Amino acid sequence: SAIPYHPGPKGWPLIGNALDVPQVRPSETYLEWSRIYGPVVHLNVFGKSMVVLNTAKAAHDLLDARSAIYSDRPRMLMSSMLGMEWNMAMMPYGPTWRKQRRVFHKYLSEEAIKPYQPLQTQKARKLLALLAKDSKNFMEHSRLITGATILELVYGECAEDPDHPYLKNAQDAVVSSLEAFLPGNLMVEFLPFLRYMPSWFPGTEFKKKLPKWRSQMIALREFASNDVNDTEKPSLVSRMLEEIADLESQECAEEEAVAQNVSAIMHLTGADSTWSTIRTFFLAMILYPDVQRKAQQELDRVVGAGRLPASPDSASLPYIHAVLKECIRWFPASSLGVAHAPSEDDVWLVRDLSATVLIRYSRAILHDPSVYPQPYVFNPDRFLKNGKLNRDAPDPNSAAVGFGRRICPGRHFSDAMLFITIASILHVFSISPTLDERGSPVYPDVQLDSVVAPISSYTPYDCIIKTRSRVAEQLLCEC
Ligand code: HEM
Repeated sequence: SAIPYHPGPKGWPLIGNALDVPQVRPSETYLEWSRIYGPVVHLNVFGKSMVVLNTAKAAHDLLDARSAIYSDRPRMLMSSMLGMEWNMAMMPYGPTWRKQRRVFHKYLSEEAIKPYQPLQTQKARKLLALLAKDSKNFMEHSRLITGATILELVYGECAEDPDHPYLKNAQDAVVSSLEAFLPGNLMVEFLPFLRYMPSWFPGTEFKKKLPKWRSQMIALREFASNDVNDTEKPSLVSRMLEEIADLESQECAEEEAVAQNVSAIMHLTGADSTWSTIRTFFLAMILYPDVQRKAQQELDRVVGAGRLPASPDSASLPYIHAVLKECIRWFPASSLGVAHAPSEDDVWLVRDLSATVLIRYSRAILHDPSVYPQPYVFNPDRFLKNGKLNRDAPDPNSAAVGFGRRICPGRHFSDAMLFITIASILHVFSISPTLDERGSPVYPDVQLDSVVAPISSYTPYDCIIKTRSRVAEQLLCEC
């Protein structure tokens, strides 16, 4: 191209930056590049252009302000190889995507999720009961609860057991799709001929995993189709089906397929993304006891000792909201997100962005010291002013859940779930580090940059979870 690209690491002839694209701990490398090359870093992998957007301004200028151009997704071979063309999150921008997106909006908009709050509260209380019985497995319990909530909402299916086949399959499918769709992860996306090479050939490791990945994705949709026929249970699927029941047969069949696809995507995307933020919450409470104390003081003042928090308390608990915002900012669940692509050639800041894969790197955006001073410190006060949520403070949600027309459509649901879960746990329990044999606290050694997948993952750690008081113990009878 006669128009230059944005700056980036110098590559090699033919392969470009293929050897530079990080396979392990991508966050570390992307952060280093953002320091050297600035807000927009260009990479060339076997002749294909990728840019990494490292500031809120760059992401906003392209993905929000020019969303008419940058709302497409890069075409990924994995979509067809896994039979996942029905997956809205990876779908090209166009009428099929728009149809699914409308259904998402109808059932998960800020207004639409209000009737689901009793279910979310009930599940948050179920989590309290599980923590009271067996606090050691707090990670597993919180994963079960986030999965069970979305499962019950979408299919009306009640899961009590972490080995419930619907839950297990969705969890496995999330892990697989993160590996399959992580931007820059699989060489076959840059060198399509690799799919025809024998499995000993370098770069074909994905082939061994394909059969397992494919069967997980098929099962995900089959569960949905089984339930699509079962309109007895109150659920989003049954509501969707009721609403199309009067359509002519062809249109009805089309809408039924949309309901099947949308419900499977809700099931796939809705659980572990939310769970990831709950894990961050536990970590922050272990490391920042003052924050925990302040949050509990607010709960004692507003909710009082005699009952558990409920959704209507939300407006009176600004500190709890600030804790949630800080969890989202401090350790973003989806560091690299889902790549965007331009649907037409474009030049931005006199640099060519035609046919370029765009990755918005939320970790750099949310740890930008010019926007969030002392970014590695967990400090909910950065979102407050005079004891209220500061509407002028930069909202981490904008970077954490995406930009423009592809912004996460499940964000209102997960925000409400996270709010009631965090408030309920803090109201009843105190969370502290475990103690070694000499009685000294053992702080988890969790590196904030050990992000290996779009959903942040980190090594398991322990903590002590105890009821705060006798009164709090009695509240558990309500769970
Ligand atoms: C804390 C929880 C969550 C986080 C951090 C999160 C994050 C994200 C991010 C970063 C994207 C990519 C946005 C972009 O391309 O710019 C996304 C897309 C998406 N999310 Fe979420 N999400 C969460 C919860 C949920 C829930 C609860 C659901 C569904 C019930 C959901 C469904 C989706 C779907 C379907 C897309 C694709 C949208 C499209 O391509 O048009 N997410 N999410």
